[in-house]
Amino acid sequence: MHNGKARAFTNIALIKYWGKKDQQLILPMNNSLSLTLDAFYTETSVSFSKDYTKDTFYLDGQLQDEKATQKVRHFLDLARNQAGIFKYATVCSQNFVPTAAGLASSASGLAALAGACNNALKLDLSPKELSRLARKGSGSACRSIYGGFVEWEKGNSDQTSFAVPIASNHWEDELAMIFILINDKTKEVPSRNGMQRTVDTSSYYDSWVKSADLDIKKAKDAITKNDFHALGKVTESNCLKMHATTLAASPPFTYWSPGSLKAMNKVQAMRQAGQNCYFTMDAGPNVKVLCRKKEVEDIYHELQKDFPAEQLVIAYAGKGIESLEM
Ligand SMILES: O=C(O)C[C@@](O)(CF)CCOP(=O)(O)OP(=O)(O)O
Repeated sequence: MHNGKARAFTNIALIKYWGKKDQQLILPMNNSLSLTLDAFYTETSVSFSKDYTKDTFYLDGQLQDEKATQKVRHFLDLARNQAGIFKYATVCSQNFVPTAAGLASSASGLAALAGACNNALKLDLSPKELSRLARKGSGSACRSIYGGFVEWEKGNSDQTSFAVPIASNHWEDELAMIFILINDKTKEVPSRNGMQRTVDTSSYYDSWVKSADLDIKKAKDAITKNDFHALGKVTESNCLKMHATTLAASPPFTYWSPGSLKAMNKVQAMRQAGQNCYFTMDAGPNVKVLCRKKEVEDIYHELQKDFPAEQLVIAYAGKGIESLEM
């Protein structure tokens, strides 16, 4: 029996990963840049044993069906190949999110699984190699290996595509992110499907890739200068451009719901009224508000005029992956 356990925190992209150059290896079209947070994380344990007759996956104590186990099984195959073993495994993941609002991102889940397999199979991977392995489970997971600001270098092969921490002199500790949980969306297009449809059909896609490469430079420059407004501006602009690509896909789709628009308009109105806040969104209706830690209370209270407290979650910069005792 090989056992291992790890904890990994979710990360929110400020410059988005949105489209693969290689679907099998999960190589992205452009670099992305994220902030690892402290409020949401996944703890995953894995046991490989010759006595198991198939891979099983429990999420928050619930046995998952075939479909929900797909990404996990694919990842276990990668780990088994890397270790040269052929034993089935039992995976138990626990998502720690302040609310069950479907916030559990695949990023923290697959990163924690990568860490657990690294420990269980004694792969002894460096952070860079662990990031590469996590990437093949889910692209954004490769960024959760590190805390703080992280850049996923797109590279051009399995060997050259991995995340690296961005030197920031701990400026991330002065920032905060308030999640506005919007649950009025019916079935969403999963990020994997959404980005593939966009790559394949969106007439805006090529200009997205070009502008994302420029945005990465702007974001890294803002981090170097600790320039909050420059970081906020490029974050909000990059998010809007990413979501614009989905409207030009065929068939078109959007992750925005009425609640999302209400939240985005609120943040822009707050900024016009002099509050320092910017938003970003991912493959879902939730809106994330980037602000400074010293102003988070004021911004939280202003948001409370339009959104109930149970829909608001404050997060701060988080740490990289941690190994845990079984
Ligand atoms: O996180 C970001 O950069 C932006 C997104 O969250 C969406 F807005 C993409 C996440 O994609 P992911 O779930 O990693 O896809 P996979 O590689 O197909 O598993």
